[in-house]
Amino acid sequence: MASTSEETLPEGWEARKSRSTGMTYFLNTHTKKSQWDKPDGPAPLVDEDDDEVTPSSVQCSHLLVKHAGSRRPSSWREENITRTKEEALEMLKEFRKRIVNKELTFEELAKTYSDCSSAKRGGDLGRFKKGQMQKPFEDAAFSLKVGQLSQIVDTDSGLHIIVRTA
Ligand SMILES: O=C(O)CN(Cc1ccccc1)C(=O)c1nc(-c2ccccc2)[nH]c1C(=O)O
Repeated sequence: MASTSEETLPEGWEARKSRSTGMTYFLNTHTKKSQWDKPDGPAPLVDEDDDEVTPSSVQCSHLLVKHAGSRRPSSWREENITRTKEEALEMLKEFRKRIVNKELTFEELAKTYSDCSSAKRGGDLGRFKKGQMQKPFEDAAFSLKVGQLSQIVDTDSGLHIIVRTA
C-alpha cells in the first residue's frame, strides 16, 4: 500500500525531507534533479536545463539570521545572539513569505534584519566564484537563475536566504 504522499505525486517523483530545514522537496527519479515546488505532472525523462552552462561567477545578495549555534553569534545588530536555530528558521520563513508576497523587498529586509555586515548594502555580496563561499551557500547560489530566491540555506555562519542578482 503506497503512503499518502506517494499516492498524490505524479509518476516519477519522490517526496524527500531536507536535512537542514526539515522542509519537503521533490526528487525526479529519472533526472535525479530535485525541486521545492510540488510537481503537477509526471517527472520529465530528460532535464531541459541541461544545456544551461554553470556560470564561472554569480552576484548575490543574502539575508543572514544568526543563532546561538552560529560560529560567531554576534553582529552589527546584536552583540550577543542567543536566539535558537528554530527561532532563526521561523524568522527566515516569515521574511521569505513577505518577499514572495511582495509586502517588502529583499533589500529592505536585509538592511534591517541581516546579521551580516553586507546588511548596509541591502545584503549585496558582489560577484564571487566557486571556492570563495561556504559550500552549502555556494551550491545554493550557483543553482539559482538570475532573479530567483533560494530556499533557506544552513551554513556555519547561520541561516540564509539568497537572491541571485546577476
Ligand atoms: O562565520 C564566522 O566565523 C564569522 N563570519 C564570517 C565573516 C565575518 C565577517 C565578514 C564576513 C564573513 C560570519 O559570521 C559571517 N558570515 C557571513 C557570510 C556567510 C555566507 C555568505 C556571506 C557572508 N557574514 C558574516 C558576518 O558576521 O558578517
